Amino acid sequence: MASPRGLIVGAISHATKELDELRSIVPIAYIESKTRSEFFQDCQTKYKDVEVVFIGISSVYPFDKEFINNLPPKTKFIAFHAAGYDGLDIEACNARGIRVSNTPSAVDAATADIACTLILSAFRNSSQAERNLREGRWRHGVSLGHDPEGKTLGILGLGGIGKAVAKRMHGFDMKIQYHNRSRQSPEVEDQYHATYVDFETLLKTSDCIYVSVPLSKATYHLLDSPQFAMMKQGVVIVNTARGKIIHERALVNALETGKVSAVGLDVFEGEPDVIHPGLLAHPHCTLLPHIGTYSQETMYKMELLCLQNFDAALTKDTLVTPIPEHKHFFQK
Ligand SMILES: O=CC(=O)O
Repeated sequence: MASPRGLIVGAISHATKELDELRSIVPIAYIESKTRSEFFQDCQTKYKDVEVVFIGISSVYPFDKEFINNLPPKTKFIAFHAAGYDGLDIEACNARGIRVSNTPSAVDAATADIACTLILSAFRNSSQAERNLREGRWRHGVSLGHDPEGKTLGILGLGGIGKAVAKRMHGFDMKIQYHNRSRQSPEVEDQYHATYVDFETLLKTSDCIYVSVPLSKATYHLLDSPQFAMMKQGVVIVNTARGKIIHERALVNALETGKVSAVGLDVFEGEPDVIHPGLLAHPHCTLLPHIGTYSQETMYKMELLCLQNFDAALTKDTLVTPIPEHKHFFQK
């Protein structure tokens, strides 16, 4: 094979036909390096002509400054296989002039489905009830749940996923309110039956708070003890975004005092290795191992979008879905 111009760090296992098509036009290599240090060496030798790198789940993790600085010298683009790119050092990319794409809209429906699963499970105690049944105790000791119908769902972050959750939970007769840094247009608010409120009002008046903001310096520990103190007694907390947006110890305290009555979490501060024992022990926690996008169809959609970015980068020197910080590079 000619010297590769594209490199897959991770695996493409769903959009394989599309990858083969692209590989028939442009030489693209799969990472073969066994260790991170071997990868760094390979970047200067067999991958030295690589311009575009696909990054998915890989053992050469973390994608920090050291990783970015060791990418092949000609690297101009990264196609990142996730919507949230807090795991990639964007400052280091900026310093090297590398432009990045992510997979925003592809994840919306699947992540919203998991969010709604968690909202319903948290309200109705279905996780506790299932554990009971498996342990041979039928309904004995399972607390009565609550109906979501008529309750207020406060969505923190009405982006693609937040909107998909609003649409679904409106169908369950929940009242939808939201807070965003910038307010959505009246048309969007009408379409999603969503009322805009300020952050404090959302905390004080929601029966369920659903977290759907990206992790950044501004959103790290956005929900901590002072915010829990403002919430309604018995509030339900659901998070499918990133664990570090919620101060987990403060959440466990709030659960233990009854301020928070139930939680539904797909993400954790110390994932995948450390799940707070207070969450594991509490009967009213529905806990999932970060499966928001973990479906056949959505994995395919995400890989396809990565390959579309890959193609655009290699053949047109542009990206289809650049991250918000890099959009201005591609606006004519
Ligand atoms: O967490 C999943 C993603 O960011 O795509």
